[in-house]
Amino acid sequence: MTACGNRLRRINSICDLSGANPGEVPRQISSLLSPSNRVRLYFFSYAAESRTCFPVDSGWKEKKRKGKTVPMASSILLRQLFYCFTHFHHHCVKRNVCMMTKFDQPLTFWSGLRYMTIYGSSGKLDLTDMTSPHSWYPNARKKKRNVFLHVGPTNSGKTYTALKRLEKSSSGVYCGPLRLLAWEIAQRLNKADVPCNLITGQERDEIAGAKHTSLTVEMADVTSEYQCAVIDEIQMVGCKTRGHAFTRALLGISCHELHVCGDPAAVTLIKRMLEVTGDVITVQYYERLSPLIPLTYPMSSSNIKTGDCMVAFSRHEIYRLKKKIESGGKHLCSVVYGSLPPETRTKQASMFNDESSEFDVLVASDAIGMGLNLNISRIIFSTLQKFDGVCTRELGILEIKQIAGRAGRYGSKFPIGEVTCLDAEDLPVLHSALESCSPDLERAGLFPTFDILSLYSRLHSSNKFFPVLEQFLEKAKLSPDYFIADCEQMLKVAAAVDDLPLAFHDKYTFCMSPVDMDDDISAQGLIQFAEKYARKGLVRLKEIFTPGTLQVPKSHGALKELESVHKVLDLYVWLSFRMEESFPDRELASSQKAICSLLIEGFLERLGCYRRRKASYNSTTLLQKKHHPALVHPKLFQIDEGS
Ligand SMILES: Nc1ncnc2c1ncn2[C@@H]1O[C@H](COP(=O)(O)OP(=O)(O)OP(=O)(O)O)[C@@H](O)[C@H]1O
Repeated sequence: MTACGNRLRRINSICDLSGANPGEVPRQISSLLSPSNRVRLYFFSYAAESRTCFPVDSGWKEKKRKGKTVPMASSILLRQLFYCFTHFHHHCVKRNVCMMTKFDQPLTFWSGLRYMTIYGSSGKLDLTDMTSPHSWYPNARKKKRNVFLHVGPTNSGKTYTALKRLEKSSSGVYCGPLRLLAWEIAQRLNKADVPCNLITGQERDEIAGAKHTSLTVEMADVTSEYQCAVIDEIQMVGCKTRGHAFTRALLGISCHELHVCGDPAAVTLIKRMLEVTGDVITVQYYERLSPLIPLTYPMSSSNIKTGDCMVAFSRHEIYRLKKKIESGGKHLCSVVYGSLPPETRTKQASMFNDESSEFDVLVASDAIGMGLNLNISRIIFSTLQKFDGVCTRELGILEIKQIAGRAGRYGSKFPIGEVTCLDAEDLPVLHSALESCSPDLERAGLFPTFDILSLYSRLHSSNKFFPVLEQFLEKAKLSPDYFIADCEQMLKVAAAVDDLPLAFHDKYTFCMSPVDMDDDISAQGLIQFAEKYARKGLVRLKEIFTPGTLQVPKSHGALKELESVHKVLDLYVWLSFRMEESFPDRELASSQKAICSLLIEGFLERLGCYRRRKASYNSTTLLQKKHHPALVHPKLFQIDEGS
């Protein structure tokens, strides 16, 4: 340990954590910590190769040598060596303990240990105190960030301006709410000769030499440094389920320039959230680039014309409207809704945008509100009510504006947008929503990190995720600017996996996975993955999906099943990025996912075409010959042995 040399003499003892499982680490050190036994913990990583050690808090430099990543200490890092954890009061400390681990140890568990250090210094540990989330991100707090809030209606050029800054920066990150947006931005930067990686829960596309990354907001890295960062659609900070990921990115990304784009409704809240950070905030307001005209008359499905988009909020309603419009014999409809695979949504959107395609009308859910480039002339709301999983409710002003704003895209074939409803009775509500300012967001989402929950579970001697999370949520203390994320889905997963012999960390991973537990097939898939993993530590895809074939669905029921199968495969891929060795069949799952998307597209194509012309299925016909429907319970579906 040459790098810290003599200074380590101050250390009373060293605890080597290099072989420890991250989930086990807190237990290893918890014996050191009690109000009377006040220790100061130093956190170091060592690189055996160069016999060098680094303070974990200050990070390290990496250098590529002969294709290998070699850690390098800089003099700055060495100077910082004993300045980590400055929140310690010297007079409190009785013993200095050095916590060592390997250079490549995941960083995630270190932050959890900080809570232990607070415990050591104050004699009190209240993990449920979440009143200062800005302090969870020491890297970002070391900086005085220049935060630019780009706010205005949809289609006002906010993202365009922020992306121009990102393109010009020496390093940067784009955080978006959807995979489709992350793909689009990565593509755009790469086309502009700015090498850009793509990272989402289910994809890692690393480009040689890239200093830029486009990602979905949940994947934001709060340990790296960037010159510039962009967070898009920031009004989602108020989303019940995903708001906490936006909060984390907003408070946690360490950068010189942070560009935040979204609706003006978020401005006051964001200013309050950032008040305590010392960041410098500049607000830039934007006007819509092209007009949006609310029509004074309703539309019927017989008056539909090319470029129209009919909006509905259930799958059933979307297909009913599609059928009705197509039965007039004048139009074919593309469809876009949330549970379609993202690839299929993109394909449907491109067919609609493509003037040479016969699919000239779109029937869509609010999934069009963000992320897809659509050439829409008129938005027609079939209803202004939506079932949100619990009850049917009126759409909010922000939701109406976001969806309506998709009509008339700047620079597109329809630069002037119009918006109306099917039902004349809905028109006053529509007009009033479009004329009103969106009400200010009051609170942002927040969710405890794994480290907090893990320590909480240890302090309560429980390995069960459900009671730990439930108790934590009950006791959590928040400032008035925050709310705790809706954990219903997580609790459902927890209830399903809690009795399995799994480490707390594994249960957490399954609970954080993007599974829809209200969908039977998806829930079944998750349970099977968790059971196999608990039993053998290895989950082969072929064990779960018996060899066989897939085929183009022949009914709406079969289509829904195939959408669910796609979700299960997507879940496998997601898990494979977090438990690589235990879920080794990522490639197979990805190729099966691609087949699912093609088969779904085949169904949609056939559904539209059969009235108009003899369908030409191209690639789908081929797939149809190779794959047959074979959804078997409890096996979810069958895959071709040779695939
Ligand atoms: N200055 C500009 N020059 C050329 N095209 C522009 C310019 N500003 C915006 N655009 C284009 O206008 C469209 C809308 O811009 P942008 O996506 O930035 O809007 P936005 O305000 O972020 O809207 P949304 O919330 O709907 O994403 C995009 O297609 C964008 O490329």
